Formats: sequence, C-alpha cells, structure tokens
Amino acid sequence: MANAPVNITVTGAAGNIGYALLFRIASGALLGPDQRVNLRLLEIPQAVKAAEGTAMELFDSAFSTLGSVDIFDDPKQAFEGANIAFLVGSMPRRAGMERSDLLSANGGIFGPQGEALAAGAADDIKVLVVGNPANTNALIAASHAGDIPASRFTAMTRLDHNRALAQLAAKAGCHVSDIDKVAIWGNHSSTQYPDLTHATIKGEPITDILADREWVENDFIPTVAKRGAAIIEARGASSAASAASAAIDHVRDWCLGTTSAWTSAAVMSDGSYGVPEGVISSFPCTAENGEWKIVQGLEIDDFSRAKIDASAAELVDEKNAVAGMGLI
Ligand SMILES: NC(=O)c1ccc[n+]([C@@H]2O[C@H](COP(=O)([O-])OP(=O)(O)OC[C@H]3O[C@@H](n4cnc5c(N)ncnc54)[C@H](O)[C@@H]3O)[C@@H](O)[C@H]2O)c1
Ligand SMILES: O=C(O)C[C@H](O)C(=O)O
Repeated sequence: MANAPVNITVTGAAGNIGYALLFRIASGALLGPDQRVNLRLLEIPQAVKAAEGTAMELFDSAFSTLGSVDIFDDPKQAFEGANIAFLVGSMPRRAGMERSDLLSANGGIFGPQGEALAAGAADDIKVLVVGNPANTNALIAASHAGDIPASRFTAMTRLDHNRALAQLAAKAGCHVSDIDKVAIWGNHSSTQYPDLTHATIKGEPITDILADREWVENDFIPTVAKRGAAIIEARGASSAASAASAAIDHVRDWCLGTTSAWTSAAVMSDGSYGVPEGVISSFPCTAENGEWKIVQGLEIDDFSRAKIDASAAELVDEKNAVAGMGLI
C-alpha cells in the first residue's frame, strides 16, 4: 500500500459501540481498501482485558487493511501520533434519562483527553465525539486542547441525519439514496431540529410531504428526535451498530469528502444562522479537503427559526452548566 498507515485511536474500545466500530475501521470501510490503519485502543484499566479479547478477534480476522492494534489505559499514550480519534468511551444513558443527565458523569472524561490529544496527536488530528452528551463533551475536549484548532473537534449527529433519511424514505416510498438536503440542527438531544424544508427526492422538492404539517411536526420530528430513547426502550441498551455506522459515515466524509449535496455534522459554531459562537452545534454541512463547511445562504422560515433557537439555547445552557462545574 502506497500511503503511510493512518493512526486511529478509539476510546471505549471494549464497549458496545467500540465492538461494532473497530471491525469496520479495520476492514477498510472508513478509509478504503488501499489505506492501512493502525488501531490504538483506549480503555479504563478494568476493561483492558476485554479490549485484549477484541484485539485477538481483530488479529484473527486477517484484514488486509489492518496494520497494528495496541491497547492503552493511559490517554497520553493512546493519542500519541493519532491522526483520527473516535471519543466513544463514556457511560450510556438508561431508560428515563435525558442525555444531558450524563453531563456530570461523563464530562470529566473529556478535559484530560483534550489535553492528551494536544500533547501528542499528529498535526492533522480529526476528533469525533460520540460519547454523550456529545456536543458539550466535544466542547470540553476542544477547550482543553491547546493549539489544536477548534474546527478539529466535532460531535456526532450523523446518526440523527441517517434516522431522518430512513423516516423520510419510508414515508415517500423511495430509497434513502434518492434523498438529499436533509439537515439536523442543534444538539444531539430531544431538542434537535430534523429539517426537511430544503429536502429533495431525486432532485425534486418534497412539496406534498412538507404540506402534511401533521406528519412533519407530530410524527417525523419527534420520531427522529426521540429515536435514541425508543431504541433503549426496545433493546434495553443504547444504539450501538447504527451509532458505529454513523461514526464511520461522519469520519469517512470528513477525510474523503461528501458525495451528497450535504450531510449533518456538529461543528464549532461561527455564528452562522444565529447559533451563538462557541457552542458545538449541528448544521447542514459539506466536507472538502479534510474541512467541514457549513452550508450557507439557506432561507430559514419562522417554524425553523424557533426550533433552531430552542436547541441552540439548550447548548448554551449546557455550556454554562459545565463552566459552572469547572470543566471548561
Ligand atoms: N452521538 C450519538 O449519536 C451516540 C449514539 C449512541 C451512543 N452514544 C453514546 O456513546 C457512548 C458509548 O456507548 P456504548 O453503548 O459503547 O457504551 P458501553 O457502556 O457499552 O461502552 C462504553 C465503554 O467506555 C469505556 N470507558 C468509560 N470511561 C472511559 C474512559 N475514561 N476512557 C476510555 N474508555 C472509557 C467503558 O469501560 C466501556 O467499555 C455513550 O455515552 C452513549 O450514550 C452516542
Ligand atoms: O439516545 C441515547 O442515549 C444513545 C444515542 O445518543 C442515540 O441517539 O441512540
């Protein structure tokens, strides 16, 4: 293989998402069949043995795209030389909890990881935070990451985006690949705004579907926004394989470029669309040359304005809460 191997750190490697994610990265689903990857797994000491079991299975899979697998319980060692970091390791919510209930349990994980990334990651490091509450955990990591540009810290709303595509495809009787220009705005929480205003199917606007306000407002939006809770209720555990798949989609698009007109990613707000600067919010985005760009120039109607503002206000509240805890 012509290119140098890419070093990829995955935290929470022995967890449910980790188990689904690692084999897809190792098999070439992230960076393609011609790019070798070195995996660096980070776990807490109690879970290192389980991570060793996963590493044995990775070894046994004899993937042509897998270089090495190393296991660490020290973030500084795990992030040394990392080009890509998936920050998954953290506690999932249980039935009846909101993701923000995890702020105090999980927030403390991300400051030290931001510092460890700053200490040793490669200059081109790209970070995706999956652990909840993902947007604010990404903000915590970014705020401890010294010279690493804030644009390298992102949080995952691609699962919400994919859920929105699936719901719209089912309603319209089309394939998900026929759909474009769906957007998730705001927080990966129940205040998120899955927005169909600009959506197209095979390039055509979805005028009839948008006119069905009962379906858009009382079915589509709450179904997407509360899908995580519905999965927890059904499985007894939070989404794992679909989350891992969305994490692959997010980082693949970031590294290799988006192929659809746009997708959704939570990135540091630059004030676009009135979302306050300094929170990590989901926007409709494209990726090119390894950089996310927020899609500009969209008309925002009154309904969308209120939804975007409500989720942005929750992000500001979460930011203030973690500032109050001394985490940023
Ligand atoms: N953003 C999203 O769309 C999305 C989707 C699904 C799940 N999640 C979140 O992802 C996180 C992980 O979910 P899961 O189902 O894999 O949970 P899990 O409990 O199965 O696994 C979590 C793993 O993280 C490890 N861990 C805990 N603290 C750590 C630390 N400081 N460093 C390294 N590893 C650590 C644990 O030992 C465990 O192995 C949860 O917070 C969950 O809510 C986010
Ligand atoms: O909902 C959760 O707590 C897990 C995850 O964020 C999801 O959206 O499935």
